[in-house]
Amino acid sequence: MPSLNSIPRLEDYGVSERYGFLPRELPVQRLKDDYYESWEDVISKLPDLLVNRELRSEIDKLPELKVKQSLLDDIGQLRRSYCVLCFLANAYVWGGDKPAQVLPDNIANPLLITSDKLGLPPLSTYASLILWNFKLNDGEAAFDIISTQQSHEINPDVVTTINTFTGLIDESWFYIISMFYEKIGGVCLNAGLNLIRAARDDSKAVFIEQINIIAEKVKILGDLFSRMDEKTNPDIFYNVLRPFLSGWKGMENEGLPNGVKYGKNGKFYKYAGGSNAQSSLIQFLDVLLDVQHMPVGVKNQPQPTTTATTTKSITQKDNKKSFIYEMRSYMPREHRQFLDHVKNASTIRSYVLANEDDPEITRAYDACLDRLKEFRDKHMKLVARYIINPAKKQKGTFGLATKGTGSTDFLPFLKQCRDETLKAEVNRDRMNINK
Ligand code: HEM
Ligand SMILES: N[C@@H](CC(=O)c1ccccc1NC=O)C(=O)O
Repeated sequence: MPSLNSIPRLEDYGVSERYGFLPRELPVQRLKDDYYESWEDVISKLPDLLVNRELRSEIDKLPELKVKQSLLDDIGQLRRSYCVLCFLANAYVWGGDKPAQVLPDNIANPLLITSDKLGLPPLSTYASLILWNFKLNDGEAAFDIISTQQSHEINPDVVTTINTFTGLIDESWFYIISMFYEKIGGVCLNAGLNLIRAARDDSKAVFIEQINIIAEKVKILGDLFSRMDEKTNPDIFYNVLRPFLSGWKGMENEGLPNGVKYGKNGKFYKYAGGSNAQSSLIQFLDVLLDVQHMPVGVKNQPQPTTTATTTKSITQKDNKKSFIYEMRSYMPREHRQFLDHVKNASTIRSYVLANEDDPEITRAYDACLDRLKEFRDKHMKLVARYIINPAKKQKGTFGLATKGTGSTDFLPFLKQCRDETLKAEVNRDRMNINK
């Protein structure tokens, strides 16, 4: 275990500048051991089975397969089996007139084993839907160009998804756009570590150069939201796809009062559904720049304005109760550990505060936070377009209108996330804008 005060090395956590939090080796598209053929058969027919309402009976017929040691020992195969079982689990629960309260043993048991090994919860997550669910059409070279492009230049045709619930381009596109965030953001990982190093070495020029690189990428990420519209129709997203992305936490009024039972004689669990809040990239930026997220309704303490941190213990305790923090347990274990390490290693905010009389440093830091705040503003517009508007048309049905798939009451939550980003700015703080 590396010392948490050292600067983390990307390769220790399975992440890279080239791919960010996407895997360095491309995702496995089909389990190679024929023993698992029946799983792959069902998932290859998933959209049809769901439309014809045959999915549950098909899954009920599956044999109960063992999780072989060979599966646990091969990370690519292990991730693929997790992805397959997650698709089957969400499809089983949400693929009928009423949600199923019990997952059959033949998927519950292997899912519990594989998810545990990966440090992930046993249902569809950002990892199973986005990080480990893509294939490249033209090889890695075409894919690499993306890191150097502006958002309008990016050609998403270089990527396809491996699996979907619906078989619709609207769904693939939704996942592909997200995975581009991860690809573009990869550059931020290296720049972020350089930034930590620059703060420690007190090298102003490198600090400003690296924080500007991050700010520029965050701007590109903000602009990328507008491309969702090209192939993902808001009504299709809301009415056809989104129900499958839901989890089983906060679903008491949707027919899952106790969550979902894993196996005939298993236990009930409540887990939140898939959400981009589970993306390690955006949380990495928050941790790096020291944006503090509180539970909804809890007002942020003013950020410490000196390097002495008497308020830190209070805010850290509250931080850990926030939804954003909770979502870390929905990330692959290595990525969660990486964020912990970055949190311990980063002295970026202290460096900026120690240089509060240097406008070049404070402005560069605040400008980066401005980009992140604008990113969150643009995201909220997308939420209005893809959830609030279609929900208005459907009033009264399904009751999910104001709940995110992650089970948050999302409007106050997202507004608070955005406001907390601004609160980290040092010049605002000094001008008492936040108080
Ligand atoms: C149609 C597309 C999208 C919709 C409807 C949507 C909706 C939501 C909702 C409702 C939440 C609140 C948490 C929850 O309960 O799930 C959320 C959180 C979040 N979403 Fe999205 N989202 C979309 C696309 C994206 C994309 C492409 C990104 C790219 C990074 C993204 C990034 C985030 C982040 C980082 C959070 C956590 C809150 C924050 O850090 O500000 N979302 N999203
Ligand atoms: N939280 C969103 C869903 C969402 O953002 C999401 C869910 C699963 C996988 C990725 C997601 N974000 C994607 O772009 C919603 O409530 O509709």
